[in-house]
Amino acid sequence: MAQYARGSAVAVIRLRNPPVNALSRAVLQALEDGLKKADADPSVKAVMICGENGKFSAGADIRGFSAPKRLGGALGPVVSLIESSEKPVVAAIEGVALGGGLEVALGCHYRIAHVKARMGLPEVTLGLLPGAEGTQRLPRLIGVPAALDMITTGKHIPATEALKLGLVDEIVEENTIEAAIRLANKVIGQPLGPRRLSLKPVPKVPNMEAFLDEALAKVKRQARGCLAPELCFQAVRAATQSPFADGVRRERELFQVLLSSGQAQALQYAFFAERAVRRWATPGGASWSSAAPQPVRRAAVIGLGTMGRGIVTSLVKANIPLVALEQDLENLNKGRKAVMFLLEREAMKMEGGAQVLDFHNPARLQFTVDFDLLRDVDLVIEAVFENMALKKEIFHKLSKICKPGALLCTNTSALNIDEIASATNRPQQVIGTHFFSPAHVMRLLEIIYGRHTSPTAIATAMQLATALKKVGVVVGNCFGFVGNRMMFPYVQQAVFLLEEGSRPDAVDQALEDFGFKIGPFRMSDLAGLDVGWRSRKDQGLTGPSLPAGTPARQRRGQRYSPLPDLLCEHGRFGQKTGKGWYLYEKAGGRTATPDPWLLNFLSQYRDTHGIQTRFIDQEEILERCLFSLINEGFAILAEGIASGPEHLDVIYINGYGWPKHRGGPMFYASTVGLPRVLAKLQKYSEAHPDVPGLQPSAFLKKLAAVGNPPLKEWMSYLSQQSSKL
Ligand SMILES: CCCCCCCCCCCCC[C@H](O)CC(=O)SCCNC(=O)CCNC(=O)[C@H](O)C(C)(C)COP(=O)(O)OP(=O)(O)OC[C@H]1O[C@@H](n2cnc3c(N)ncnc32)[C@H](O)[C@@H]1OP(=O)(O)O
Repeated sequence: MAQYARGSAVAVIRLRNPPVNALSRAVLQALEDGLKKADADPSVKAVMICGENGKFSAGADIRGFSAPKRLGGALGPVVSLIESSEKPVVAAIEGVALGGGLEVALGCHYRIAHVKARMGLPEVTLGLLPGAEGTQRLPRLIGVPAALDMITTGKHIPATEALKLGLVDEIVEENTIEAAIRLANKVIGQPLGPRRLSLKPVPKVPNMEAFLDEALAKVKRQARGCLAPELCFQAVRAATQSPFADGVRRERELFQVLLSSGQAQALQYAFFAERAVRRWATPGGASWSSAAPQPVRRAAVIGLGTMGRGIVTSLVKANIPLVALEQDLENLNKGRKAVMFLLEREAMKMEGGAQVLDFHNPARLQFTVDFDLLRDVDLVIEAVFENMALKKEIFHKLSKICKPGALLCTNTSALNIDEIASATNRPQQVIGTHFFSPAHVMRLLEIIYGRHTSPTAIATAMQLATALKKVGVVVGNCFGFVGNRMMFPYVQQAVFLLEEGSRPDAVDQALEDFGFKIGPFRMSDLAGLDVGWRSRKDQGLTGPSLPAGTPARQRRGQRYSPLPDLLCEHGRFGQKTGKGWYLYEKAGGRTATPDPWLLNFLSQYRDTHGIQTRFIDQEEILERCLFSLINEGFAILAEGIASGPEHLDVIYINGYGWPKHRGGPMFYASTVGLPRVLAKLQKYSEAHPDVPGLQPSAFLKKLAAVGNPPLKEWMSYLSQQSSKL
């Protein structure tokens, strides 16, 4: 709703729709009614629009876009109505003015913002464009370059920047509403023509066409298959080429194209999925609604390798004082130097820099080799390398040294949390926190509860994720948890495809064309092939513990490809050695080129094992890699390792480079249609009966059999049939 009130000469219209004053049909109707009332009342000389509870508005109600009766074109005409008012209208922007919220403010004749307010047109991040005339008004107000930047990236800008750009007329540190009413009183009677943005010309840029061509090339480069940025660009370009009314018509056409695109649906699903996973629950009944987190006043990180360095940097950026511990002085000094380098770089990106982060202050960041300094910390994150014996030794030590309430976190990508917890006297306080590399950049934090982990421990880890500005996703304990467990069959298929006749660059290209930031072989070269090799040796799949006489391409009765092991035996660990699945310009180089040696090696390998080389098309590459990953996702859901498909999708978007405009693997499966995914898996599984990852999961079969229900209903079928799985 919007509340109308009349003070002296200034009528106040307050947008009201908690929690963010989203513009629903009801809000828009009330806004329109308020404007008409103010217009009709001769004692009203000016109007002020603000939002309830210190927030102007987060824009159109996103849920309305999928409702049968959409928000439609209702917002644009209301913005025009504001602008055409004969009485001055002032927007008082507090909190946020985003999307349609900012478009309402652009219709106003004056804008005044609180210094802490943020503004933006983030529609592009939802697969849309500003559809209430924002693409036409913003360039007229702040110029084409700044408007294009805001509209095609969707970034939120602080009030101080908005003032510099001319987006707002004034910023205030105190009461924005009072300041806006003062301004409204002051401008009564002044001519409104110059304040109506639709009447202004778009400011000229020298050589506009060349500028736009360059901007378009940049937008295309960054969009990676996502439609909205380019259509946002086209709408702004229309503002430079046509009168306002024609530009608005073009904006509406383009908005309609995006609204009905699958990408907008996927991106809006991703928006709500990210929020849904905050409401975590475990099969044991613990949940976000009843568990309270413990405060974390001081933390510790053990191990200053690649992961530890990123985690320390993340904690410092979150303003959490901490102790960073290494096993000896040599590693400590190496780690300290690397952390300082990262922190200096991060500080340069921030306003206030090193002073704000204060990382030279030992009270905030202390480096040590002395375990005793961990006595008082509230939370420890162990980030040593993936070795169960080592981790257990550390956790045993921690349970003796740390204070009773301290939370003990292990940064592991696959190891059993219960086994690690068994080395302590407080398994209820042990939890997995799987960071992704580089840990100070990647948004995902997979939070793994063990059999004994307490609800408080989960709530505290989730709170930590928020403090670190990460997306925490709570999952159960199994080998590889959710992310890596789904990744195993995907990578396995990629390698099998090489055995059968494909090439690393063909597989990578297919998956990068699908939208992945990086294909599996380039990724494996980047991460280092030796990491997986060590793990496979630990699992007895290769190396000296492999029983003599084991068939080369079979393990435990299943198909196995020794190709990655053979590459490691040839010293090909990826980028770090200058060769892996690709050839690099030097050890540590980053430019991958197909390697004739490898192609020859693959051909000899196929001859040795009597494999007939065949051409494998893009469709087969995509289906075998993606559907096997999705199939594992269904198995994970059936086992209760994750409480919904949204969890898997949020993990894949934020940790594994899954293209967000495809909504995550499970959402993607729902768009392909579960019967089709099932049929393809059945086909491939018949062709490769020794690959369990291709055998359709019982849950997928069930969902296909009951008629392919929408994703939000999937979990309800699980409770009805879990006993039969
Ligand atoms: C028939 C068709 C004809 C076509 C004709 C063409 C003309 C069509 C004209 C259409 C008009 C278009 C108008 C406009 O251009 C489009 C838009 O405005 S799209 C929306 C743009 N806004 C955003 O993207 C902002 C999204 N929100 C946020 O970024 C954040 O929520 C926040 C505002 C920064 C606040 O962040 P937090 O404090 O962290 O809080 P949460 O994120 O947890 O949010 C709290 C709660 O609110 C829900 N929510 C937030 N924003 C919206 C929203 N815009 N609509 C609905 N709900 C919203 C959020 O989901 C949380 O709830 P929960 O999910 O936890 O229940």
